[in-house]
Amino acid sequence: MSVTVRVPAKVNVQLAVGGARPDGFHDLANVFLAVGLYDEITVTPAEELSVTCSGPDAGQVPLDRTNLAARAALALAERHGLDPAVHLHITKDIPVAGGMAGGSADGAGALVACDALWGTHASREELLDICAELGSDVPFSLVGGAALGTGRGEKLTPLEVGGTFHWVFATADGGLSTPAVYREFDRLTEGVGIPEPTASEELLTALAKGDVNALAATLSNDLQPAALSLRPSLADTLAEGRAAGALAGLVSGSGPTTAFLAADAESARTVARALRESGTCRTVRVTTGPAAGATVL
Ligand SMILES: C[C@](O)(CO)[C@H](O)COP(=O)(O)OP(=O)(O)OC[C@H]1O[C@@H](n2ccc(N)nc2=O)[C@H](O)[C@@H]1O
Ligand SMILES: Nc1ncnc2c1ncn2[C@@H]1O[C@H](COP(=O)(O)OP(=O)(O)OP(=O)(O)O)[C@@H](O)[C@H]1O
Repeated sequence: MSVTVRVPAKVNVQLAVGGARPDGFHDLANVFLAVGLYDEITVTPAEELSVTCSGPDAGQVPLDRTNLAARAALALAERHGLDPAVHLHITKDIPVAGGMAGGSADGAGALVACDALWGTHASREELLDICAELGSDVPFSLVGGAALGTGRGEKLTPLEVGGTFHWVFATADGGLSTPAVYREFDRLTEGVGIPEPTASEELLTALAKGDVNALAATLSNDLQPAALSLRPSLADTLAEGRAAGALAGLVSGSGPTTAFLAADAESARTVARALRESGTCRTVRVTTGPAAGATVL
């Protein structure tokens, strides 16, 4: 018997970052939108805990106990006094170290899959607690849709979305380390007063109305200057996507994936073609959001 769970990637439509906290994290106003690129996690009873991964980026995924899927299985087993003897297989389609919460998706997916396999019937609250222990983005991977994340991003308030948005994602060669991007944010903002991070009312209204033009006008990412500082070539990708008719382009989370919001499906295809031909990125994906959170298949 095995259980497979499908989990979406995310883009941050707003990422407002506050000053560094004493614990090293940053307070955020993080408006997450789940998008239709998915990893699948299959859990099967086995002699001992093991992880395998398939997909184009599989070689970059750790297969030891640092893998977020393995850490999720261990955390649930420990809380319920169970033996975490399972095989976890990750079918990876979300870019690795791309700022789209791929590892977080695998953590949330493994948790839901193990809960179903073991019949632990953990409450939603317990699952969200374990997710928050695993990482700041992991609770959102579980819930999907759209949500405002406060604290370090783990305290979620679901958001209404009044339509479907068309997105183009351009991946870059090599990843960016999330801690390194936050450190660069600290360096670039040293000596500058950083306001309390707050969600933009205009952006929340645009999401609720499904108004793509208003959303494009309000997209923002405070980590973008840091990601561009560490990877200046991303500016070329952003320029190409905008020139091809994207309503807006920004770095996704900590990068280096860039995200482009298009007026409709046809415009998204045009932007994708131009990005592919530009030679400024590695791969190009077209998809929509919002997408459902972790789902047992
Ligand atoms: C950039 C985002 O993807 C936007 O959604 C997230 O803020 C990152 O979330 P994540 O990858 O789940 O991050 P975690 O695994 O919790 O933390 C990794 C590292 O990122 C930095 N970090 C993360 C979240 C946060 N609010 N402040 C931080 O400074 C810290 O250096 C931390 O040690
Ligand atoms: N299941 C996993 N899949 C991918 N990376 C993992 C996984 N578990 C642990 N990692 C480690 O986490 C690092 C970041 O990978 P991930 O794909 O989660 O980045 P990301 O999408 O930039 O994350 P985020 O958007 O949450 O900051 C990888 O370089 C890898 O070492």
